[in-house]
Amino acid sequence: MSFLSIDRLSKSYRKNEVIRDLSFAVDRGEFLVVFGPSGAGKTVLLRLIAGMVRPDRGRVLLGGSDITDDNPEQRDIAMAFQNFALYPHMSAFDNIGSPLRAAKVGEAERRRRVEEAAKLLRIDHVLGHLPRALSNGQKQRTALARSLVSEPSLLLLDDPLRNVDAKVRYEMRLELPRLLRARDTTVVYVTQDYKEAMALGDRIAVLADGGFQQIDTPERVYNAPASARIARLFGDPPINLLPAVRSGAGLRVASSEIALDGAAPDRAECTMGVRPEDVIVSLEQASGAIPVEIDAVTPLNDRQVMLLRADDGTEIFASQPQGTHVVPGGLPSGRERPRAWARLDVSRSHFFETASGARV
Ligand SMILES: Nc1ncnc2c1ncn2[C@@H]1O[C@H](COP(=O)(O)OP(=O)(O)OP(=O)(O)O)[C@@H](O)[C@H]1O
Repeated sequence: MSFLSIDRLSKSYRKNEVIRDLSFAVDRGEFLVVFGPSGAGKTVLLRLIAGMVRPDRGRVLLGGSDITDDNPEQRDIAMAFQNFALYPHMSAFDNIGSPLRAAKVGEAERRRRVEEAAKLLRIDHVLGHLPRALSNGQKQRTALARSLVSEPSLLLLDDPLRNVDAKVRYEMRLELPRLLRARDTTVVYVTQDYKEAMALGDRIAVLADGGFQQIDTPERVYNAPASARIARLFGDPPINLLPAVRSGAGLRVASSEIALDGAAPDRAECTMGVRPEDVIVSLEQASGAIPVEIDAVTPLNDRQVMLLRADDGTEIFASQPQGTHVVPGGLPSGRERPRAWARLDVSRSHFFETASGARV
């Protein structure tokens, strides 16, 4: 049964309709990630759920009760903000423990919970420091720890790892879900980072244009994006979106003929989406491959990312795993660009309507 239900919620600021007729439900213990570009309304949505902002229309239900008209403090919800909001005169320890103090939790239990959260978030060595002596990443983790200790039934987290360095962020991505699952906490987690969304979410809700464009498992959002726009938000380098025209039994893409093995879109024109890892580059000519020049090569972890340019100017990104690098030492110096052939893996491609971008 759903624990948090949002029913036809709308919120405008002047003429700017930030959230439009939005409905969704989150199960108890579920980790829902709200992902979307900057300005999409992610923070406004969390504030609506927390009760810090009142909706123009619609309802918020928690555990079956309508809490739309409840004040924030009446709701069993904790929220960690992007901009930390710590008490400046209190140590990190007291900041983290403040909700427990307010709830009259005894000192020994308070210390236990604060230390547990601080250890998990790797700030146990700075518990005695005032906020001004903490780095931004430590402030952010202090605010996160404060939201964790009160063990609310619903936790709203607004991009809590934004200022955290890469190593700690990586560790948090692994450990946060484990911790929260152990407590059966229901989480709505906002991020602009698609990798974080994929690592943390049981489901990802993609917010854009006032509404959710897709709510699905990370695997489905990546492998079956509902639109070209969503496909482009997930992946680095981003998916190639190539205009395609039906030509006989195949497709014409970047002025070349590509054979279709069954996965044919039933329209004369569409946009073909091919992820860089599904572009196979070879220095040998191959039938059905697009002749290209290799314009740029850059390493990305153990992969090699290439920017290819077809004869008609179409740019295509390719990403090859280690061991299959086409130009192992990078590009030769000088203006000469190596000729190569790019084969698009049609069986793994996505097709979208040209005008609307909707998946076909
Ligand atoms: N109090 C307010 N008054 C007027 N406009 C507001 C207010 N709060 C938010 N907005 C507008 O609502 C829109 C969405 O803002 P919001 O902060 O929710 O975006 P976001 O998706 O969280 O972005 P980011 O990822 O950059 O934090 C923006 O256009 C913003 O200017």
